[in-house]
Amino acid sequence: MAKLQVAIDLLTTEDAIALATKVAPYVDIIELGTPLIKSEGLSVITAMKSAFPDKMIFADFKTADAGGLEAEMAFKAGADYITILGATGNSTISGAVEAAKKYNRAVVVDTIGVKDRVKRAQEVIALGVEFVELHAGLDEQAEPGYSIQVLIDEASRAGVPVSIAGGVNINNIEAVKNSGATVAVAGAAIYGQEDPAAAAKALKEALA
Ligand SMILES: O=C([C@H](O)CO)[C@H](O)[C@H](O)COP(=O)(O)O
Repeated sequence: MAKLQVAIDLLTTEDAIALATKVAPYVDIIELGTPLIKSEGLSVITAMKSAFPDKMIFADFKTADAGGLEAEMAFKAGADYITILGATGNSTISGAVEAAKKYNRAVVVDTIGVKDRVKRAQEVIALGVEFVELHAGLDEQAEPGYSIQVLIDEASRAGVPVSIAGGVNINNIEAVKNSGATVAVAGAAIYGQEDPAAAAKALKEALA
């Protein structure tokens, strides 16, 4: 069964913990979004792991350089996963993978900005990455003509473990599930709802 990852794109630790408290029963992975980490620093990772020790904590660093160093920072703070940009060089990804081995954690490659996401996903899995995020970021989603269907089609033919992120919601979760993606990432479709717990529960049930 595909896992559900909540992407928390809020800006304070207090708000992030409050949201996670509501949705934790329905999610497998708690993602601390890049804006949240930039706003609050590494302490938000430590606070979230302390509050939810049984959940996988995903630090969305989107690292572009110094992969080993940044991965070590994230893992020491309590993260289970760190994201490294697929657009960066293999040495940055390999550095993070080495740190992940040392701390028994994992690296996820984020394909934001990558032209051929499937090809890059296949390349980086060979470097020891846990899974690859087929990702259209918030700005790309706002561009005219954006459709998550592109990511769903890519997941179907990737042949390696992938997640889908970029507007996953209750209307497309069935297609996301059928694509074979191992993780469905939902941000606004959870934190932007009046009842985030009900939204997360519905997404989780759709993935079952
Ligand atoms: O990673 C994300 C983005 O780059 C800002 O951090 C989002 O969390 C990701 O795109 C999922 O969010 P939704 O598209 O709102 O589901």
